[in-house]
Amino acid sequence: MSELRFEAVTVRFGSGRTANTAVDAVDLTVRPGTTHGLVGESGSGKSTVARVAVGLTRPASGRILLDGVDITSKDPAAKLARRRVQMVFQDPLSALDPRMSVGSSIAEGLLATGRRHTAAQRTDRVRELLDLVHIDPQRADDGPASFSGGQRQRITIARALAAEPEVLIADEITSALDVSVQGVVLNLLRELQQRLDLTMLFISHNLAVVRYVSDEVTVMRSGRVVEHGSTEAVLTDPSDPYTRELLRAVPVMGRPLDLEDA
Ligand SMILES: Nc1ncnc2c1ncn2[C@@H]1O[C@H](COP(=O)(O)OP(=O)(O)OP(=O)(O)O)[C@@H](O)[C@H]1O
Repeated sequence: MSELRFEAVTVRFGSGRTANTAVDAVDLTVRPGTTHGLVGESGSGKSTVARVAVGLTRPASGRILLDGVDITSKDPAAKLARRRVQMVFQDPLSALDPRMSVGSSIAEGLLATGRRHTAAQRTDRVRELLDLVHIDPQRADDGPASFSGGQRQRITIARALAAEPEVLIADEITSALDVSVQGVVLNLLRELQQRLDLTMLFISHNLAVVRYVSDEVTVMRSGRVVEHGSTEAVLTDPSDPYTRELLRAVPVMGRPLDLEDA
């Protein structure tokens, strides 16, 4: 199991007068085999934290360590280590190429393992991955349009898992889904984490959802960490006024969310 650690990570967009510090000296540790929830209002810097971890954005300063290897460095070892961190995005429809079968999309994820696969090995692995996310492997040749939103999100999870990640970053992955299928995706994540010993950074503005999946929670505001602790401590007895404000805005947080049967 792997640890993902952000050390004083700062990300800026633009320069001069228009410069915007989206992430400001953020420290955050996702402990091995746990789920760490990242919450905060829109624009607080959550997605930027995710994007910098997978190399989609470069930090102005700071380090991101995967088991001690700085994955933001330009070193070849860092590039290899970065493949072990995979991300799933909010909108499964735009994440999947409509012209490709879902099997081919998942097979693309295999490239990140750096290993060569024969056509037969690829087919077998794609079937295995579809099965892992509870999609009928016989449907590997179907296009994304023939699946429901929840199924499509499970397919993007399968594609991320094809890369054999140690760390999975989920950025608002249930936000575009009907409430009725959000629970299915969240339960799948919990199941996969245990089966595959994954370390997870789970980003959501939905505090009820975060509470359901996370062991620890970090709260961000205007690019900074304002609070961190165990999920129960942060979401039932927050010490920061901003966290209290966030909780007030989401009344459902008074009660634990029951998604077991969703
Ligand atoms: N590519 C970019 N270019 C310029 N500014 C950006 C870029 N990406 C993000 N920002 C800015 O960085 C700040 C943090 O944005 P970010 O998307 O990380 O926040 P967020 O908490 O994930 O918000 P949301 O919940 O709405 O996705 C915002 O001020 C945003 O406008």
